[in-house]
Amino acid sequence: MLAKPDYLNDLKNTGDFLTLSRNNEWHLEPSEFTLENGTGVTVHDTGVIEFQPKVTTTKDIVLSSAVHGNETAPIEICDDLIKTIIKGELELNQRVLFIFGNPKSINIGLRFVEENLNRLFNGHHTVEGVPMNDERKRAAKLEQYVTDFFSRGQQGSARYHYDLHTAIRGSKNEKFAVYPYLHGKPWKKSQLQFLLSCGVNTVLMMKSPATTFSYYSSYVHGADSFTVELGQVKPFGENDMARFAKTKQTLTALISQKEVQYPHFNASDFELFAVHRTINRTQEDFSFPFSDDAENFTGFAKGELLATDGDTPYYADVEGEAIIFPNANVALGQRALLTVTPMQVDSNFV
Ligand SMILES: O=C(O)CCC(=O)N[C@@H](CCC(=O)O)C(=O)O
Ligand SMILES: [Zn+2]
Repeated sequence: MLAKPDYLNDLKNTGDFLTLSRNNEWHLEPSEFTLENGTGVTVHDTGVIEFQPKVTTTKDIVLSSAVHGNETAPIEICDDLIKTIIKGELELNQRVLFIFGNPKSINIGLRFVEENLNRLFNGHHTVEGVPMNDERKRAAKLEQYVTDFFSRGQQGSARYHYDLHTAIRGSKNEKFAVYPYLHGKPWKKSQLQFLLSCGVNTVLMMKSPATTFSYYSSYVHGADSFTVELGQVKPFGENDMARFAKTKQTLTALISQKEVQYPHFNASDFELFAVHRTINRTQEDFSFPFSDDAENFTGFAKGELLATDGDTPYYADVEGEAIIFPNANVALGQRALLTVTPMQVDSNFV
């Protein structure tokens, strides 16, 4: 039995786990309690709270936000869901682990404190000769919380992880998801249907391993896992939450219903893209020829300049090569740009 920390009554009354996490940036004493409807609640750490319904469950669901602290809309969605669950207004039928990835970076309103958390998963937090910092320690702990959560699920339960973000730039396709590299396994139409129900009709298929949270859950735990970009970064209070209504409704149904029916798969509902290449920044002197308001999914003509890394120019090598996540300010060695090309549904979808 865990001790009863001072924060417990307040958390039970308000459901405000976000504020509690923000007030305890890197550590929070664990605790547990049970809601009147029988759902067990476990606070594992700051930003990490688990809900275990009394009924038999079939899904183990991780919903993460604030892996980047300034991406506020997903934080607001998860904050609301947590509050409604703790206040007994939403009854769960599935196990859920909510994660606010980096509470300190929420407080400073920045993507990260010292180092981009989403470049530290899948073991990249611990590298010989590289000093640990708070974000590296956090990535290691988050991996452990996810491991423990999935390992305590019912035998045969389906595993899901939706890592919710917003993009720095505007996007021609406002909402889109990144499907982590599956090492040859087929992409799932049922997951695309889930995403569509969230209002996400655009999906990028990665073709190599990554250091991201979603790749980690997919690769290590076999979860259906995605990075989901829900729009453009805005400060708290400036998000038009109506734009996220479908996402919130779909997540609510996922965690509260025994089974959710999505409409039949129709390829023409989607815009799918294959990652064409990744361009890393290797030199201090790295630049793009386009402005900061060039949107994600802007296509370039074959032969047009995409980026310059020191003395190395990168030109579009296929017609319509489109830019995703251009960021010239990333740390040396990190991804400064992804490019994509359209793809069709084929036999590698089940
Ligand atoms: O808009 C941007 O430049 C970045 C938005 C963001 O945080 N995207 C994720 C994508 C992760 C993935 O590739 O699955 C990231 O860069 O970490
Ligand atoms: Zn992000």
